[in-house]
Amino acid sequence: MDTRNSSWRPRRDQSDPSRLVAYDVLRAVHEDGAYANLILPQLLRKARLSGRDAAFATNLAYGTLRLQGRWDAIISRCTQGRELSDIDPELLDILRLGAHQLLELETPPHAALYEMVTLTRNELSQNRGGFVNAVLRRVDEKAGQWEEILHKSAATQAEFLAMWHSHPRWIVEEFERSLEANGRMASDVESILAANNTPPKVALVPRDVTKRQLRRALVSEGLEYAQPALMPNALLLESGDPHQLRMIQSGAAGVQDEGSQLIAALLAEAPLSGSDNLWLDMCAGPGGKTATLASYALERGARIHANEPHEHRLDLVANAVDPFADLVDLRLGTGESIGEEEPNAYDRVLVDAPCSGLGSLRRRPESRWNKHPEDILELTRLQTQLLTSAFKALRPGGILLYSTCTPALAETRGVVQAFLDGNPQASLIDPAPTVAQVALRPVDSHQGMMQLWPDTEQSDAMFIAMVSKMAS
Ligand SMILES: C[S@@+](CC[C@H](N)C(=O)[O-])C[C@H]1O[C@@H](n2cnc3c(N)ncnc32)[C@H](O)[C@@H]1O
Repeated sequence: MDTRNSSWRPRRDQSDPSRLVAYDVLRAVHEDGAYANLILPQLLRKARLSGRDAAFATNLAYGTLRLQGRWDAIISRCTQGRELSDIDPELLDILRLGAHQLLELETPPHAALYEMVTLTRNELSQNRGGFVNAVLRRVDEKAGQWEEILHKSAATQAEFLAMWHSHPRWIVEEFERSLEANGRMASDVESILAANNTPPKVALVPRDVTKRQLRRALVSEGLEYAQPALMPNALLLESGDPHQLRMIQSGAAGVQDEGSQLIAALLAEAPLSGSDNLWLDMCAGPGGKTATLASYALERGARIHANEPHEHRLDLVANAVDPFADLVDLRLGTGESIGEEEPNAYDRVLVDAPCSGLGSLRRRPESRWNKHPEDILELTRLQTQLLTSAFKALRPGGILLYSTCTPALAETRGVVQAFLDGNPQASLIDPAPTVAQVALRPVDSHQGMMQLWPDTEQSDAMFIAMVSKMAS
């Protein structure tokens, strides 16, 4: 919906182009359900912004979306009793942008207020500038005190953390439960929430090239890199667009979180006796793990069957595994039927199950606001069916790895424990010894399963359980 008043033309100052782009991103996300990371580059191009202006627009848009919960808690205390739900959504977005500049980017107050009032007058209407000015003045008056104010006003620590670190309350509680069940303290949740508010560095993985070749390509493009936290072959990009590298375009190297790199390495390197020539990737789209697995399969002389039910995602898998096309067979279909169709067929099986994605909130600034607790129950049904089918497809003595990009207990330990209870042929294999061999440092498992976290492993919060099949 275009909320601009078409009959009105600004008689005074122009809106700052970077702030206008950030505003348009927020509007597209909130009004049309757009993904910020897809819409932002289009809007930057349209506004012909680059360099520092583009960086400012990006920071402002992503940062405001990430900290939206904090800004809403603060703004609601500055509206003199007016509920946020009674404020027009486009006006609320301008207030959020203003709060982010005042309290996070440390923009001088006169500049932040002037720019937001100008934006309001130009994009909405002349007379709403006064409201924006009054609310943002009150926000600024208590700059430096808001953390304490919110802390005092919250009934529980979880309520405060949800506001201050800007997460839906139910997600904070999911993380707390998961931390405890994984042998950590519930109070560690604060560092997880803070990590979710810190954009991760882009991790690269060499697949059909060596790490040295990848490093040279980065240097020759003038891209700076840092050393990895978890996987010895990874490189972390400090800044810049990795897709400008020919190696990335061709699939010889890829963009992949270190946790995902670890999962592929774990499945490929877990000790196995007997045959080792046929691997299954049951939920392959868009193909990141398939491609990294393929680099191991190439050394081992193994083939991979990559399954995906959605055609457009299977196309992405085809693209991702292009350098390994000779050893990857693509299969369009649901995972639930593979166990019946191909019992005892595979030496190694990966079930990287569809999940709520609560483990990768740091990647997409708006995603935490679009998740719903009721989705989890439905997902656990599918996850259980996929794990059961995958286990049928595994040969006796083979190894299955079940992973999710969420720490939610129902989708992780809950699914795996219920499966183990109902399948006496399945035995849990602790991933920790193999992780100690393939990763740069050991990662603790708890009761035979492993949960990665963004604060300790600097990876997405991926869950890993490995199961082997005993001969019946
Ligand atoms: C978490 S993603 C997998 C990510 C992928 N392994 C990677 O690293 O790029 C889960 C995938 O499972 C697929 N999926 C959804 N329902 C499925 C089903 N019934 N059987 C198999 N895969 C399914 C989704 O389309 C999605 O591509």
